[in-house]
Amino acid sequence: MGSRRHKNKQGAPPTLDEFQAKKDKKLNKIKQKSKRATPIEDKREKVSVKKQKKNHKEVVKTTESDEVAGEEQSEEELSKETKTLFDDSDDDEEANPEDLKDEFDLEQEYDYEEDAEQPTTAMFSDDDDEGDLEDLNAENMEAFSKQLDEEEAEEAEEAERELVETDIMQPRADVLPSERELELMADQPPNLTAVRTRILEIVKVLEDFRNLAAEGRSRTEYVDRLLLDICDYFGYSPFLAEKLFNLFSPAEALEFFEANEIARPITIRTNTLRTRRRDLAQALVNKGVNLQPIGTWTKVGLQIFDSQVPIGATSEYLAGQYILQAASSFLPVVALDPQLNERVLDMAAAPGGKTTYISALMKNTGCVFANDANKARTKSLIANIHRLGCTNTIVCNYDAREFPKVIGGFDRILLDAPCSGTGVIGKDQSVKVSRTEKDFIQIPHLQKQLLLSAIDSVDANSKTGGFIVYSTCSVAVEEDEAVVDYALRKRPNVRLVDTGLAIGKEGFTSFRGKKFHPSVKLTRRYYPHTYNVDGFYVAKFQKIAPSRHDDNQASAREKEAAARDEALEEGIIKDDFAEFDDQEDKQYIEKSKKTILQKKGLNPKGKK
Ligand SMILES: C[S@@+](CC[C@H](N)C(=O)[O-])C[C@H]1O[C@@H](n2cnc3c(N)ncnc32)[C@H](O)[C@@H]1O
Repeated sequence: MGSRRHKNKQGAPPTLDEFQAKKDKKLNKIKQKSKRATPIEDKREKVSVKKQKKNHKEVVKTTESDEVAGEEQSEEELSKETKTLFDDSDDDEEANPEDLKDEFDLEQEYDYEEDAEQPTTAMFSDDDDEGDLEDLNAENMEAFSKQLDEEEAEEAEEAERELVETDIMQPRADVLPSERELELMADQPPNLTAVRTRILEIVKVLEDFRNLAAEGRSRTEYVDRLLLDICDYFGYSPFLAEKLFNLFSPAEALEFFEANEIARPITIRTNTLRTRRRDLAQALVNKGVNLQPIGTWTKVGLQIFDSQVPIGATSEYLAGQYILQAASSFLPVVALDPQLNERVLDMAAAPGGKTTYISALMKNTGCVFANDANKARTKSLIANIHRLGCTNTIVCNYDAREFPKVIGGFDRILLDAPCSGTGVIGKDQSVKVSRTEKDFIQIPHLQKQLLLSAIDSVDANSKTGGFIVYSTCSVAVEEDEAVVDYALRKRPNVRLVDTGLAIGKEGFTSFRGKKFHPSVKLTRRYYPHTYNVDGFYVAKFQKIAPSRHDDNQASAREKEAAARDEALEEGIIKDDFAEFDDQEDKQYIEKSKKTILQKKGLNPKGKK
């Protein structure tokens, strides 16, 4: 657990010395390789290290993106990078170099001697590594690093090949418990250490079933045991364990379950209506806060490592200079990309993390409607809007399915939908057991209705926009791709467009036999084990023509009829649902009118 915690922290970019030491170590390893035959245990270790590396590749890519960038870039690119790392906006005035002379002065950390004489091309030969090291400089570093990585990969592959060959020749022990063992296990509380070992072993078998499975055992037997062990070890309900397991390969599923055991790092978003990130960072550092930029994909996010002051009660916090916000929460707003002077609707806005970001990106121009169906939650929404100084915002309290009847014609709409929360288990462990099959029917149903309503509320003729962003903090396909695919089928006047997000995995275009529209690939998935952010999903639509169902296009009756047809089609209501009999209704209406007048002491017959 400790090592994973460490992995979840973003490290500072390496100094040249650190970088070189790392490369020296790699080089020595390669040299030693030719001098000794690799014993089998050693190979096992290498193979598992290689596998771990492969599994964590994405984490390394993102959580250490600055490091990798630092390693792989030329000196010139590096200095550019360090200059832009804390750039809060494209049109920021030039920073005074003195302002940056703190621990965020990455230029200082990367500061190394120039050697303009060095050739820029790769200059390595297999037989003279020492000489190569001496000649290491910023220009050839990338090629050198690449060569070493290739050699290391080759070495690990060779070790794996040999290991597989050896395993094939040796009889394999069955990692699944025997019937006798199962009987014994049934009477005792689970031995978690043994369960964990078995989880790792089963995953290994499933990853290379042909070579590692015991004779006569089926894949299903291994999967079933693994799911039981996951429930015992991590505390999931069998239903949810299976649902989440099915999203990944067995090894990646394990990574996901493990990542859910820890909360994501604390992150804050700079409120650019009040300050700049570099000023905020400086102020917080002066108070004993240890922080770093979240990553190159955001110019406003800061990750907090530790702090001597409560982050939710500093004077900067009270002055609205930042908001505590999960990094994944920035993504839908970045995808929405609101423009100055637009009319934007945040359909499910409380407590306002995204609303206030939208407002900041619009520099308090135009108008942001911040709606939430839950009146109690609008209190925190209003409080955040005030604290962060958003003056272009109107708060409303409707069931968002009523839009666009309430108001339509928006340039952009964000639907950060209510969801099952399977992406935020690290934060809310109760999700592991509280979610049932019913949730994955009812919640997607609401999400579909909300999304259609969002589509119908956007102005297809908007000069600057016409976009809808749909997001959830769930990784369940029913709440993500399936909802998006439904909307594409029901509203042919929208299409999916690129989210514009620099990170994220492609949405599924098929899942367990279900095929989705090929463009669903444009949507983006986020997982705690790959990007060290909460599990999240983002899709961006563009409305290319008015909907048949837009309020200004169809009368209320037509709309109701269309909604009814849809509900019938989806099996939400039955065809034999009672029709209204207007004649019969008339009698009751008249009777009720009479009663009301009598109660008021008036004569019903005397009133026309
Ligand atoms: C995921 S949260 C929104 C978080 C918010 N966007 C933020 O960034 O702070 C989902 C919200 O949807 C609201 N909600 C649920 N059903 C709704 C509906 N039918 N119409 C509008 N809002 C709804 C909930 O009250 C909840 O505040």
